[in-house]
Amino acid sequence: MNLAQETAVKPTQGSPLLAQDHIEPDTRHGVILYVEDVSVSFDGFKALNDLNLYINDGELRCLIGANGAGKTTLMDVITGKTRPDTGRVSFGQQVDLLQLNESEIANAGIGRKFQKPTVFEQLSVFENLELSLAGDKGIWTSLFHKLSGEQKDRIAEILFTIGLTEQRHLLAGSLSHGQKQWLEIGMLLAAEPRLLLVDEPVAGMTAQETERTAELLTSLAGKHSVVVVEHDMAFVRSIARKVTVLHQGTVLAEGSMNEIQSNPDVIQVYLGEESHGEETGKE
Ligand SMILES: Nc1ncnc2c1ncn2[C@@H]1O[C@H](COP(=O)(O)OP(=O)(O)OP(=O)(O)O)[C@@H](O)[C@H]1O
Repeated sequence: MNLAQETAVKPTQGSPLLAQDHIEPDTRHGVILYVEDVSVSFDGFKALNDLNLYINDGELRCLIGANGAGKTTLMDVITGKTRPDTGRVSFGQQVDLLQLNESEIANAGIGRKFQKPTVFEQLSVFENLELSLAGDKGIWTSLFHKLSGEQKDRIAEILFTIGLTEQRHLLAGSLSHGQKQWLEIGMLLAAEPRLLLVDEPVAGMTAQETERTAELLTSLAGKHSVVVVEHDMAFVRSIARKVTVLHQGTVLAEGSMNEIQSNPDVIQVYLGEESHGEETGKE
């Protein structure tokens, strides 16, 4: 049975949802994202197969699964890049994400961080955040209009959160890989997303950067809901309260890291491949 109500709100045609619309997802049942009975086929191959996933408001969830399990396809469905053949995807109880396009979904409060950092290398850390605050207004408007005190405070707050206050005047291009990843997370935070989807945040990071990223993501939970797709099992163990294991496009298991690691199905199809190591062997 679907947990979400059947009264999903669909935007009326001709009145697209804009950034300033500030959709407030209805999370009275404690759930911010409902993915129900979702299937996606590519040329007859089911990348997602009747998948059900519920993300609680404010939780930090890790999503793991072997290559091809469907993790990226699931993120693509949530963010509107891929339309499912069947199923329901809802932001809170009422916002039907399948009725929105990618930018409307972003504006509704769902931010996505891809694996590779995409910061503006020729601009300073501060300017990158300034641009993100401006949203759709464009680069020239945002760089030449005077920031309000409130906006400056917001940037200072984000710089503190991502640990780049001292680097705020450095060119983004001169940052380390880890610092660029944090800056991009900060750029997403500027839009004040309720739900953040983060794809392999620690790939290519040093041990110290990985540790700092764990602190950053755990500090974001509560105010934001965070879904992290990650192959690094040591990292997952360090941040996860609840882990969802995908296999062949469906949820194989869900629970604490300890529960997942002792689940025979998981051991067989995923962790078992290298149950003696920390890494999953992602190429
Ligand atoms: N556009 C597409 N056309 C055809 N097949 C696709 C397409 N996108 C994904 N697939 C297939 O769907 C399955 C799920 O892919 P997906 O990228 O979602 O897995 P994943 O769990 O993200 O894997 P990885 O960890 O390697 O990124 C794979 O078998 C993949 O080859």
